[in-house]
Amino acid sequence: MAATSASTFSIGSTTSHGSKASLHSQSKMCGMNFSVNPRNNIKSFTGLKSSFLGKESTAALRQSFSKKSQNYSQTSPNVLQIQASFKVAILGAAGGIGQPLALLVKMSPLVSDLHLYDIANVKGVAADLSHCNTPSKVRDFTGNDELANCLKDVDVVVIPAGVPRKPGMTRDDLFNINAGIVRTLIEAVADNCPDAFIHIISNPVNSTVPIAAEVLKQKGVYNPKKLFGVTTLDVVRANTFVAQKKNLKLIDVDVPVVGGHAGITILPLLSKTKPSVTFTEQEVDDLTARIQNGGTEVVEAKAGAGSATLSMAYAAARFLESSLRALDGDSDVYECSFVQSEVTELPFFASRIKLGKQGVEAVISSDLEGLTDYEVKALEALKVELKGSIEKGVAFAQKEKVTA
Ligand SMILES: NC(=O)C1=CN([C@@H]2O[C@H](COP(=O)(O)OP(=O)(O)OC[C@H]3O[C@@H](n4cnc5c(N)ncnc54)[C@H](O)[C@@H]3O)[C@@H](O)[C@H]2O)C=CC1
Ligand SMILES: O=C([O-])CC(=O)C(=O)O
Repeated sequence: MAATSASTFSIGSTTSHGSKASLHSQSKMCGMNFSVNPRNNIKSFTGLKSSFLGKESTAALRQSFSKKSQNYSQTSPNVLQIQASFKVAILGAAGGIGQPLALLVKMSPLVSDLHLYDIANVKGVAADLSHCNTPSKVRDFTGNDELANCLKDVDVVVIPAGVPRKPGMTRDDLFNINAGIVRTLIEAVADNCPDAFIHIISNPVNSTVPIAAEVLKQKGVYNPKKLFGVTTLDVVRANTFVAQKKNLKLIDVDVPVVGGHAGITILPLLSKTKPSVTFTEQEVDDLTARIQNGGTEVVEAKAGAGSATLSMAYAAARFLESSLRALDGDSDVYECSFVQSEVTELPFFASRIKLGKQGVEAVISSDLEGLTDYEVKALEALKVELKGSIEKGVAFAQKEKVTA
C-alpha cells in the first residue's frame, strides 16, 4: 500500500531516511545539509521520503547515504547545484508564511526561478533572499499591475495570501476577506499560467479550494488534477504528536490525515499509522483532539500575533518539493491533500494522493476501508460540516461570476 511521505528538514540535521524508490541521503554543503536521491540524483531540501518501508530500508538507506554523500562531495564541494529548472511563484510572499517559505524554496535545487508577489513589502524580502548563494533567481512583483508578469510560465503557484486568525476566531471567520483575495489571485492564475499546479494555503481551505475550482471553471481552464488544498501541516502535526506520545522515532512515523482542514473536519486515521501502533481509547481521543486543534494551539500561543507560520512554511515546502519531484518524473510521490475527489459523496476531500507529472494520478481510497468505529463516526460527523464549507465556497464564486 502506498504511504504518505514522512519528512525531516535537513538544515542542521544529521538524520536521513528514504524509501526504495526514493532513497534520500544527506550531503553537507555550506554548513547546511541537503539530501541526495541516489536513484535520479535529485538533491532534496526537506529530506523527504516518499513511502514508508520500515527499519530495514532505513538501514539500507544509511549505508547508501554515506557512499552517495562522498560521491556528491567530490563532484560538488561547496555549492548547491541546480537539479531541475522549475519556476515557482509565491503569492503573499511578504507574509508570516510567505517569507520562511520563500527561504526554503530558495534552498531547493529543483527551482531555477522564484517569483515573489505581494501587495506590499516584497521588494525587501526579495533583495534579502537574493543574496543567498543558491542558484535560483529571485524576482519581486508588487501589486495587481505586476501579477501577470509574476505568473508567466510558472510551473507551481503557492498561495498563502490572506489574513490569519486571532484567538477566538474560527478559520471560517476569515472567509469574508480571504474568499475575495483567493478569487482575484486565481483569476490571474487562470489568465497567465493555467497549466500550473496550484497550492492553496489561504484559509478556510475547505472553502477557498472550491472557490478556486469554480473560478477556473468560469475561465474554462479547470484541471482538477492540478488544484490542491495544502493540508500537509495536519500530517506533519499528526506524525510529530504520535511519535512523541508513543516514543517512536519521528522519521518512521506516518499518519494519514483525511477530510478537510478545520476543526473536526481534520481526521487523523490513527488506525492506519505506520509503523503499526496500538492506542488506548483515551490516547485516540487525546491525539485526535490535539491534531484537530493544532492550529488553535499556535493561534493562542501567539496571542494575537497570527497563526502557524514556521511549521506551515515547512509543510508547504514539503508539499512543493513533492510536487516538483513528481513534475520531474519521480513515480513514487504520495501526499495527503484536499482535492476534487470521489472517495466520498463530497466533491472535495483530503486524502492520500499519488502525484505525477500531470498532477493527481490517483486518489488512494483504500485508507478509508477498515476504519475503527471511532473513525467511522468521526468521518460521518465531519462530512456534514465539510459539505457546508464546500457549498459556501461554491455559492460565493457563483454569485459573482468572473469573465472568461
Ligand atoms: N493551510 C494551512 O494549513 C494553513 C493556512 N494558513 C493561512 O495562510 C494565510 C496566511 O497566513 P500568514 O502568512 O500567517 O498571514 P500574514 O498576514 O502574515 O501574511 C499574508 C500576506 O498576504 C498578503 N496579501 C494580502 N492580500 C493579498 C493579495 N490580494 N494578494 C497578494 N498578497 C496579499 C499580505 O500583504 C501578507 O503579506 C492565512 O489565511 C492563514 O489562515 C495558516 C497556517 C496553516
Ligand atoms: O489555525 C489556523 O488558523 C492556521 C491553520 O490553518 C493551521 O495552523 O492549521
